[in-house]
Amino acid sequence: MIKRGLPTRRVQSFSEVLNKVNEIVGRVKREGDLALMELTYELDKVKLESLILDEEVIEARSGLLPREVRSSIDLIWEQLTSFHELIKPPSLGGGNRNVEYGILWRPLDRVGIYVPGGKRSYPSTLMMAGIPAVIAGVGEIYVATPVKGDLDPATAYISKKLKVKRIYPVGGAQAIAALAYGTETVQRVDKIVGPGNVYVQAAKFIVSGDVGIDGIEGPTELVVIADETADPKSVALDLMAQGEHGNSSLLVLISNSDEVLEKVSGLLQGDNEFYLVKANTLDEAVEMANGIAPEHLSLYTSRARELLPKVRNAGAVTLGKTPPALIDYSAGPDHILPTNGWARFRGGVTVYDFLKAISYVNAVDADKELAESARTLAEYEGFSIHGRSIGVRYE
Ligand SMILES: NC(=O)c1ccc[n+]([C@@H]2O[C@H](COP(=O)([O-])OP(=O)(O)OC[C@H]3O[C@@H](n4cnc5c(N)ncnc54)[C@H](O)[C@@H]3O)[C@@H](O)[C@H]2O)c1
Ligand SMILES: N[C@H](CO)Cc1c[nH]c[nH+]1
Ligand SMILES: [Zn+2]
Repeated sequence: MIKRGLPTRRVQSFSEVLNKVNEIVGRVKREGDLALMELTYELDKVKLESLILDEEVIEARSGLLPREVRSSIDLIWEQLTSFHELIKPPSLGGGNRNVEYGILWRPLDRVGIYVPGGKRSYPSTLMMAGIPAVIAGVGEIYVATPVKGDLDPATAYISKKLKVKRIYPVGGAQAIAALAYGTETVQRVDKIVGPGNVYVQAAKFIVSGDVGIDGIEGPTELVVIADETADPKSVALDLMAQGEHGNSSLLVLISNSDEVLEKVSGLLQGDNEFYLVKANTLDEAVEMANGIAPEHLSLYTSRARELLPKVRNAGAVTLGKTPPALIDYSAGPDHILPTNGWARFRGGVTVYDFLKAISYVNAVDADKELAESARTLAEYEGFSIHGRSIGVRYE
């Protein structure tokens, strides 16, 4: 369905389902494995025999992966690794006023990766979360994913490459609750990473007081800014591609060319909502996109490089005719990207999501003036013992 003008809201937001998801999370917290079994039956119509996938089954499923898909995964593995290795931060140390200080980047001990699997299978997502986790040096990786029938062979193959500890064949909010609080069978983790539908993201939001989360990565979003140099067929394909994720995808085309808008409008098919918007200039188009803060932004214009510095809010940007779907699979940067406006304050998943910065200080020989300034400010705040604890050492 074509709509004219800017969208005023997301097609579906996690905040609309918080009440329902709260109940699911509470049930898993109270009843553990039993709730997981029952909810998987109620919501997914799957009768689980076990909450852990057997290693022999994973091995056997992995063996079924066609050779060319395995080779593609191996090639993509190297490309994603090269990106996350490039941006992995070094531990840094320095000093001032005889204070030695620095930062140690430490990997998380245990991470849970949610791999969506409601409508489609997402082995690519397992790589997008797992590779930066491995590069960061995460101790243990656990995976939760809804499994209808048998495990996807590509998911099995990638899990083996990542040395995943366990795969739990559970999806939805119940999987997130289990990873957050643990059950008799499911290991509680330090952080949950991964995209999913609004139920999955609502659950991540609810448990985020008790476990780390990577943000909100819900239904896919794409804004394309196209000028008269853009190929209407490619633009239509880019929009329909992200529509493949489901009817909740947010799909917007902004153009300064009436001709591009009309041609793309004539090519769009399927039952997604497509928003078509006229901008007077490309700069105005970028401002509109900044207001939306989309997950994916495509600058399909001959001025892409010039416009890039004006982009303030977007999860990932593709330049010129680069297809956004290349980020989804093999370009290098992650496809786990913020949605629902969260691109205003965070970017996509990177190796940083699996690291924490621990700062350290060695001030045994600190400059007296510096110590004195701390003592003065502590006393000003009324924290006299803080002041004395400093003063007694540097007199
Ligand atoms: N932003 C990103 O980085 C990114 C990346 C990949 C995919 N995605 C998005 O992930 C989503 C995947 O969604 P999906 O549904 O295919 O798989 P999913 O695994 O996210 O969700 C499936 C689970 O949802 C639960 N569920 C379904 N209907 C429910 C209901 N009415 N009440 C309670 N629970 C319910 C079920 O338990 C099911 O197991 C898509 O919207 C896609 O756009 C986003
Ligand atoms: N477009 C999704 C991120 O929004 C990622 C994805 C995975 N597979 C296909 N696409
Ligand atoms: Zn996609």
